[in-house]
Amino acid sequence: MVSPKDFDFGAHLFAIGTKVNCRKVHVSSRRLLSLADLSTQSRCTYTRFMNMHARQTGEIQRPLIDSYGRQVNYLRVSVTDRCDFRCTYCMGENMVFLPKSEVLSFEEIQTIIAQFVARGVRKVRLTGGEPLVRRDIMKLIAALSESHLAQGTLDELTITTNGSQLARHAAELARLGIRRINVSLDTLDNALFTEITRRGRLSQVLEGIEAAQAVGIAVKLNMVAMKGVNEDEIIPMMEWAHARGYELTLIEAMPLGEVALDRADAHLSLKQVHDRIAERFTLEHIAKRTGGPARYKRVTETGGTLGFITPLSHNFCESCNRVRLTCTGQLYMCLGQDDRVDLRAALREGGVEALDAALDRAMIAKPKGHDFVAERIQTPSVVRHMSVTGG
Ligand SMILES: Nc1nc2c(ncn2[C@@H]2O[C@H](COP(=O)(O)OP(=O)(O)OP(=O)(O)O)[C@@H](O)[C@H]2O)c(=O)[nH]1
Ligand SMILES: C[S@@+](CC[C@H](N)C(=O)[O-])C[C@H]1O[C@@H](n2cnc3c(N)ncnc32)[C@H](O)[C@@H]1O
Ligand code: SF4
Ligand code: SF4
Repeated sequence: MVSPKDFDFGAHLFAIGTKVNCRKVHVSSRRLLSLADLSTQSRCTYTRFMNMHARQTGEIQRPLIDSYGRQVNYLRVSVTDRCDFRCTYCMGENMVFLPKSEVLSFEEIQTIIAQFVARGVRKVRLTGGEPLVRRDIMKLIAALSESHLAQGTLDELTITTNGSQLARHAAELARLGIRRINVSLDTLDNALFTEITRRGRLSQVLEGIEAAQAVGIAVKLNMVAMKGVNEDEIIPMMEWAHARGYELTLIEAMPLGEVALDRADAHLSLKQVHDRIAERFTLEHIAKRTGGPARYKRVTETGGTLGFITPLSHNFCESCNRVRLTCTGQLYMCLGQDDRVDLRAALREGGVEALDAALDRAMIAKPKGHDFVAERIQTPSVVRHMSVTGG
């Protein structure tokens, strides 16, 4: 298979040109180190040709490669915008949810995921809103497990959940092949938990986490680090998590939605948090990667793993491998940009072939990175919540 990383652009385009009868491509440089070296126009040409060539000849695999040479192999799917919590950094208190008729059916979600898998996606994460509040969600997970995990076409099927419904689903999730899950937990203090989630019950989430661990599912906790809110709980949370065998990942709050964290003064840099933890603990860099954006450290004293997701202070977009499907079938190519491709319309109007072509368009349109700025109050064309894109 052709690797776009050290791609001989001239020779390959010549080969493509012969096969698809298009010789009009002018290539000024024969040897490229990276597609990023090319102009936007040339990168788009490259992506189109790769895809056109593959469609016509079926000779090469058709991985989803964007115009910066990054391969998309991780799909995040928001299965609902609904949630039983209203976390302050994620939603407004009076969030209005979409009518159910707007939301993709299970069949549509399965068709779209199957197409992504056919194009090389190896990891699918179901998210939301709260994925476990969607009616009959276990039926969808069972179907995906059977079609992809059992067939070896996916390496990982997993969920990110607030944990409220986890206790009753944990055993079934384990039976369906879910090996690890991410659970959001920002505090171990009852009152603060209710303040942050506005309507969650901490005990229910803790029960869910324990139930998952009891059936052999590895748990990673996600903690959004918020200045003046839970920053003093970070070290206690780490010690608590590691003592119980859970990983902990700290997330820098992102300026999305109409929430308090849009204020620059609420932003807490994880670089500072890291340095504060390093005053008391030995943090050893480890090469562990999960396919997600976190970078990990081993904490010598606790023996546990601590992840850092730092979209604002450390830009990891260079190696971005993911796209996000909303529950209404919009494919966002970047968490921090508004560009999207309507996969639902493609599928409903033109079937799988149109869906496949829409994925090609999405690869061309995938932006280089986000434009989050900590100091800026977000004023996008649409105020988008994390629950819409699934985080
Ligand atoms: N800026 C940015 N943030 C991301 C991206 N992916 C995940 N995040 C942030 O990381 C948070 C945690 O994501 P998770 O749902 O736990 O998924 P993950 O980090 O990919 O999970 P792992 O598979 O365990 O690595 C998300 O809610 C986002 O806040 C991304 O592509 N860009
Ligand atoms: C949108 S939630 C959806 C899944 C599930 N309801 C949950 O809370 O885990 C996914 C992740 O996004 C994170 N998140 C939501 N809003 C965020 C924000 N403004 N900045 C950073 N992370 C955010 C949450 O903490 C959670 O870990
Ligand atoms: S972060 Fe998750 S649990 Fe909290 S409101 Fe958003 S979707 Fe719901
Ligand atoms: S911000 Fe956008 S480009 Fe950067 S890692 Fe996230 S999804 Fe990818």
